[in-house]
Amino acid sequence: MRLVKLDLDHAPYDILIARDLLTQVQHILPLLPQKRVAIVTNETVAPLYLPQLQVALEANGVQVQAIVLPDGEKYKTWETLNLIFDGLLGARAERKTTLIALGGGVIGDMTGFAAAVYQRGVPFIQIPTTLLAQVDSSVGGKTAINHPLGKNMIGSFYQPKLVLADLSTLDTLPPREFSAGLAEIIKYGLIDDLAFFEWLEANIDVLMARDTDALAHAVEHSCQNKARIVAADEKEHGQRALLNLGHTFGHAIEAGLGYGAWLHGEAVAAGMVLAALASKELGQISATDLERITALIAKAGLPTVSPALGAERYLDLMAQDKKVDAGKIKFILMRRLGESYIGELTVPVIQAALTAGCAAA
Ligand SMILES: NC(=O)c1ccc[n+]([C@@H]2O[C@H](COP(=O)([O-])OP(=O)(O)OC[C@H]3O[C@@H](n4cnc5c(N)ncnc54)[C@H](O)[C@@H]3O)[C@@H](O)[C@H]2O)c1
Ligand SMILES: O=C(O)C(=O)C[C@@H](O)[C@H](O)[C@H](O)COP(=O)(O)O
Ligand SMILES: [Zn+2]
Repeated sequence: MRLVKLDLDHAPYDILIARDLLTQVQHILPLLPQKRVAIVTNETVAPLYLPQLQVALEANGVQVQAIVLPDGEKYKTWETLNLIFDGLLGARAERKTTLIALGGGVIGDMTGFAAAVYQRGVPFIQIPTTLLAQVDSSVGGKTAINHPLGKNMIGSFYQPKLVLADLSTLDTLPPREFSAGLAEIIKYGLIDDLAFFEWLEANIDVLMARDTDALAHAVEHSCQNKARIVAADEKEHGQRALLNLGHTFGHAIEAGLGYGAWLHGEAVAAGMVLAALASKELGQISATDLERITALIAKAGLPTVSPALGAERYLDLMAQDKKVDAGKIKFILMRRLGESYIGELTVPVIQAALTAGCAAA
């Protein structure tokens, strides 16, 4: 088993990574303040993984309530969040009841938000079952729901007590969802880890074949990078915003097309290409660097061309970004391959990147 620690002063926690972790409830039991949990999952994941977890917990005397939500980014809403509260209140869940998020990033983000506000805060545990959730969303405590006007606009920072990343759950993940997870993995290389980017270039084929060792390394290394950045800036006062590479454009794509049309990872992938194009426009990365970034993203089965929403619509959607400060949109840009920074772009540079990076209208 691989162990990554998130060293937050007020709430350190472990990220455990291995195959067949789901039923190893000995990692969960000592963290429960009361032998009672509510597992929040969805209609796709429940038949695959809920019974094993539930049986293992109940065999250890834990009272288990399951809350099964509809599946999809379009359900990451206030209404669905309320279904969690309906379930918890209906079963008289208490302050010491632990919420367990069993699923991808949508379930993790919504369960974390529910845990942050139910009775003003109850413990929660992340059991991520998508690659994207294992390498990114289950770690770091960002929780949220979407608003029609903007992605993840309503939420809180609220840390889990534990992350259990069972690599065997990835066996059932559809290829498109697997690729979506690779987008966030590639992101870590581009933020500040050229060696990891180069490792990904060399290993993308074995990763796509879901080789166990390569996958375990990619998940562990991604979690180490994310844990390092989050530990230094939990509430995103500064450098944590680097984890938003590709997201300023990407969130505009998700909201602009309607949540769920493109997967989050797909939008981030195309958004990273737009960020690279803007960085090249500024003379900071070369045509060869741009080609390497685009080639890796394409080999990971991800889109490199963004949808033609029109520059005005992109600008309008990006004006809602959470990084906007005094009306100015902040972007994560590339100083060179494997080194990113938080900066601003002029409208002509944004337009040039969109012209080069979007499909013809
Ligand atoms: N909090 C954060 O730091 C953070 C980071 C990155 C992304 N996110 C959020 O995460 C969400 C995207 O997460 P995602 O990519 O996991 O999408 P998702 O949660 O929608 O899961 C993708 C699909 O895979 C299914 N699924 C889950 N596990 C499965 C399995 N093991 N086998 C088969 N199917 C399975 C789901 O039911 C869903 O249909 C977005 O809402 C994004 O904003 C949050
Ligand atoms: O953890 C972070 O910080 C991230 O930015 C990770 C992103 O991959 C994730 O999609 C996050 O939800 C985006 O953050 P947001 O604050 O722009 O919603
Ligand atoms: Zn993301």
